[in-house]
Amino acid sequence: MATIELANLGFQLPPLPTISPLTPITRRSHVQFRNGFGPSVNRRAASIRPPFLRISDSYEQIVQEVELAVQILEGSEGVPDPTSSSLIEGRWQLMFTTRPGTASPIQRTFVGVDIFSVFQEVYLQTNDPRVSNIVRFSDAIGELKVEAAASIKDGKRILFQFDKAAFSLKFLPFKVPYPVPFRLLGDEAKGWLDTTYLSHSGNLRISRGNKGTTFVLQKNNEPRQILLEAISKDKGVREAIDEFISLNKNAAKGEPELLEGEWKMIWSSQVETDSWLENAANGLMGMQIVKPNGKLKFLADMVLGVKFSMDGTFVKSGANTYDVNMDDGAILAGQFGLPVELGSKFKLELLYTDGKIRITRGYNRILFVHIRTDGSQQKYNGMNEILEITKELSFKIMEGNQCESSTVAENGNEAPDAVVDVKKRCWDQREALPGEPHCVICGRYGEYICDETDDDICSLECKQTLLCRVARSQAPVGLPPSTRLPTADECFYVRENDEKFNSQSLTNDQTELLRRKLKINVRGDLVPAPVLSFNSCNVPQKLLDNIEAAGYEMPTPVQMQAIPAALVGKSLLVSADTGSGKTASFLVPVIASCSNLNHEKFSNQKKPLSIVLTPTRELCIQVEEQAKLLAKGLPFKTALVVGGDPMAGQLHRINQGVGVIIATPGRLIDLLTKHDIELDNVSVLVLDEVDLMLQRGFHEQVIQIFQALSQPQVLMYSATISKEVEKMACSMVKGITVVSVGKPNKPNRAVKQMPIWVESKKKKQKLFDILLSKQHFMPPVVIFVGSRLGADLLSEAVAVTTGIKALSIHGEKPMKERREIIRSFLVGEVPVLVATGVLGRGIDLLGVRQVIVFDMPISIKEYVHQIGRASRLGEEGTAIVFVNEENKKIFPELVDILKSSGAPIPRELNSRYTKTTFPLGKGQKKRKHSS
Ligand SMILES: Nc1ncnc2c1ncn2[C@@H]1O[C@H](COP(=O)(O)OP(=O)(O)OP(=O)(O)O)[C@@H](O)[C@H]1O
Repeated sequence: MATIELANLGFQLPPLPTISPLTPITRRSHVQFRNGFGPSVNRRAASIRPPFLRISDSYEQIVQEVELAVQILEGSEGVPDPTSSSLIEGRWQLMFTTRPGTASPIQRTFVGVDIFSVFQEVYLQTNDPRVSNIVRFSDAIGELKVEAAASIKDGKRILFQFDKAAFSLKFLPFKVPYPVPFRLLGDEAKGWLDTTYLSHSGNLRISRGNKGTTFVLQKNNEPRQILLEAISKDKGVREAIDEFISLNKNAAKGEPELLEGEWKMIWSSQVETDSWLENAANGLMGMQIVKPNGKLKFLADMVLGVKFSMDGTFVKSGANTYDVNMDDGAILAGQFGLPVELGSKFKLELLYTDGKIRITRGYNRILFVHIRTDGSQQKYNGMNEILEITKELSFKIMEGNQCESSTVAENGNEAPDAVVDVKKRCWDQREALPGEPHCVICGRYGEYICDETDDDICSLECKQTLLCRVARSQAPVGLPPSTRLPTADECFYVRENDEKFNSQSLTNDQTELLRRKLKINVRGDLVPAPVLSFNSCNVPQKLLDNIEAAGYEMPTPVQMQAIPAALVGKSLLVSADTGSGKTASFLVPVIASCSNLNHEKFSNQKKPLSIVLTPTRELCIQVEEQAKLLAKGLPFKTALVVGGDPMAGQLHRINQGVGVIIATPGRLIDLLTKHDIELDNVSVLVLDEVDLMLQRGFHEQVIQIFQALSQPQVLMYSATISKEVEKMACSMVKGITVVSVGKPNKPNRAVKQMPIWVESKKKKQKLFDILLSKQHFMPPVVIFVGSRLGADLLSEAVAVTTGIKALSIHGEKPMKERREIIRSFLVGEVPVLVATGVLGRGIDLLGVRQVIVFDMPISIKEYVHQIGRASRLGEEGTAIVFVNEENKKIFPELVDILKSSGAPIPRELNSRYTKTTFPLGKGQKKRKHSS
């Protein structure tokens, strides 16, 4: 049984007699969050608490993260004089505490013990100001309260002296004094506590005590927390739901919508019935997956490896009601499915929803609480976590910068704090009504006028952004500012005149932590820190506007690191998952560079300034489209140089003067050898899909182009970069910086791989079965095959046998036809596209969530790229993969990849793979992947 000492916040009392808790205590991991929830709810709640308070990380990581967050919060603008604010009053719950050197009593005693919660009550605005520390054992037992008389020293310090302690035990009608000789303790009973941050919402407080301890405290009044706590205790849930809904009603805008994603049920008002299947069919267990186009899936684990699934549809029938019809049930075991005759029709009432929690009234008027488990949020599916981390950090840092920079900006005339009643954050402002002024930055109600610009703005936050933009637009376009922009809003990265990197806002530790969090690995000298917003990059304002217009709210991890590194002129070798935004991560620096060069020195010369090489025409077309979008309104053009289009037109465009040439190597060499094109101004060369570009077939052409340039900056990208490719890249370009995001050469985690063992002659029938299955066919679908003829034949067979419209695409078809095929596929006219490798790499097929690998490619790298078409920006997708004896050359790598992704491995593949790894005969090399 554990020994409990009386503990206090910021003040350590000598050891007191021990008490024995009535409930046995199991000491768990050394995690210091005390929030009164059980472990399972803690896990659930982790997804809704600030990311730096996640509890799944290791203890050291958590401590580091919290310390970083504490540092950031302390540097940001909290309530000015916390001790005089009414926001400090009330009962605070201790979430985290540290003490340098010896662990504090709280750490020693209460860490990891679920049944205790530690609180601090602060009541300063009374005749008898007091600060009390409370240890609550449980609702059933009661609490121990140690009280101190308090006085305020200044805006943040509280002086206190403990004077009484007592137990309030639930089973006794009176308080039991706890005998502490406070008088005799003298100075030991005194202490002080500084509040170094108090949030404007009055919900979060950081205090530091006289013994060097840091405390993170939270007011336990957040309705979401109250609801989760009620669910964890299964007590008062209905009341908590009612309160939660009524509190959120006022804040809700418009009609709630059933949001796409995976929703896990954490509470329902009805206990399950005896029938397992009935429970699952009525959504009383497991997950609900809300898909696009009104599709709904219930999924529940039955026993190990066996699942129950039920598919159906939902149709909106009222402001917040849906008609749900679940009619397609099956029991799934691996690749096998056993249909189940079940049906369930009901009205679903959506009582509350946001991106993380949902309350509904469903079948039989049962109340449900679901939480989102896929971490996806409409647009940024799968990237949610990263975005939350970075948003949170960037906002906190921004808040810190804001104080500092605004004061500088205004030359000490008027500190921002002097402006009373101005909303601080943009999202505190309401939407503008018709006819009302709009904020020029965010479009919300433009309640204030910015004195410096006379523009309408909604808040201090937007004012800051506005001033930053104005400062930038007044600087010569694209030229690096000679000093740090005084009004930089989120400027972590500012380019100095001498082009040396200088990261102002992030310390080395913070940079390292951020990289670790975002799984960014960097090798190279003086590599700039990642940026957390596009605004932090010193690129032309027009480019920033275009990025915003493209809907890129925040950079993806690869963009965060590669863009600043490329902007300081580093040559890069970058690997990151398929669909992770690599294209923009090279286009942004390319466009910034063209814009600068065009402005600075080459405005009168009609010579290209940069070249982007990609292996296929389709990819070139796509990259050029994106380049055009991002370079809109900037003073240079792009040229597409690919086979299949007339060369004369391409030459004409180049001769008119272009900033970026986007080309396939073959056609560019053709053009260069036949015509006189001066490449001496080309300062950036991009090799997209670099591993392929440095392979036989392309390698010579690429080197030829590279040698025609005068020491350009080289940016090389792929989702698959092997050691050999890295070696080649390093020998080609000296001093290259290597950046990798996530695990190199592995498939995107968001793609669920479903390998199926199918003999070659049965593949077609299997494909038709899938396409005809309501459950498995998820159009639009790309089917990858190994040959051009195969693509044509299979697309015809699909159309004839299944009646589903299908087209084929491959390198033999004319360019015009290829463009038209992709268009009709992307607009949804044709749900099935059978493709060769031309669509395997780089192509951004938005909306495609399913890929079928009909013919396994000969290299595992191509496989990684092909299945990557099923997911963009981490949105979930599936890849059904046909595999058989013919693919034995890649069995080891395939098994390796399937294993590391947690995908099932077909029995036949497993047994054959194992067979090949038994001790080998003389002269044969041992396989690397023996199991
Ligand atoms: N910061 C961002 N915010 C939102 N969307 C983005 C952002 N960056 C890129 N995108 C979008 O994400 C999608 C995938 O990006 P992209 O095609 O560049 O991925 P990729 O890493 O090059 O993939 P692949 O390896 O398959 O070529 C595109 O639709 C792109 O427009």
